[in-house]
Amino acid sequence: MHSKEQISHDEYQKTADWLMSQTQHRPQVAIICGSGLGMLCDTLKCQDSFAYSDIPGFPQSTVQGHAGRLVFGELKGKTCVCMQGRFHMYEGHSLCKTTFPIRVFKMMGVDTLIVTNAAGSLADGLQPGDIMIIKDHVNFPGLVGLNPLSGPNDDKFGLRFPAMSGCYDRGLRCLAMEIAKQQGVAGLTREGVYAMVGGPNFETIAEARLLHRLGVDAVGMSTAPEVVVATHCGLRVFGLSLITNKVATSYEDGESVDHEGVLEVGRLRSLAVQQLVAELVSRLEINNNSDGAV
Ligand SMILES: O=P(O)(O)O[C@@H]1C[C@H](O)[C@@H](CO)O1
Ligand code: HPA
Repeated sequence: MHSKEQISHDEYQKTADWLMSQTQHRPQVAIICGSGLGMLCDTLKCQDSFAYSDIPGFPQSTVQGHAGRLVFGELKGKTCVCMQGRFHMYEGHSLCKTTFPIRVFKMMGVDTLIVTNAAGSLADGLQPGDIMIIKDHVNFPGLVGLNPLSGPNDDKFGLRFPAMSGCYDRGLRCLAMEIAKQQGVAGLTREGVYAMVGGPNFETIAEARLLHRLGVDAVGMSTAPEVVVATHCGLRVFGLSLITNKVATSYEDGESVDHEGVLEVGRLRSLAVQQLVAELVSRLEINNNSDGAV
């Protein structure tokens, strides 16, 4: 089901053209809100917003805590487009569909993608409520061939064999750590490796132990396909995980996780995430050659 569907260049273009005909905003930055982090959109000024169901070609959000709205607006002097709700593989979307908005954003002239997610911690130094700046990822579905870039390559977007070794921009990671210090949240913020699993079930103890042994710091069910597609088409990427729970790695400790708890931590820590993202956006240097031509 997942890798067969292909989306043509024209289909991405039609959606980009439709959006550009409906809003005067020409976004430089795209932000994807993770579970419980939809309020990141609330900080945008002069908003134009669209329900996903009204946007030609857009998939629909089905997950609680993912409102299903695309919001355009100004944030600290930059024009942004914000996804209040993302698409996950476990919802039954093909990976092309889960990443559909990324190429649309590229065509609209976006230069930088900021991805956020909720994730479970496997690292001793990461507690619920902490912010993990994503240094790298392990794309488990991708390792077994579930990759949004599978199928014929669209050379207008990028190379057949794109490098992923620097997909989380080093300069932006350093800047985010500096901002965290200035905002007094350095103690709650550290870099780490995110792993994407398919979901929708949370991990078994044995799976959690495996991930821990492999050097994974936090685990979630999204993000990697978006980052792969963004990197393929030349977007600069910054990612962060809000740690919403500890992943149980012992049969004795009785840790358990549910989606409501994930959303609750999102609500509690939304302000800190919002402030970090807003300051990062304000200090971004945008490459003005990004005219959306692909
Ligand atoms: O969209 P994200 O990755 O933030 O959502 C996480 C993973 C699952 O979709 C959900 C589990 O609570 O939160
Ligand atoms: O523990 C988790 N596992 C997978 N995805 C998640 N999203 C939030 N927490 C988790």
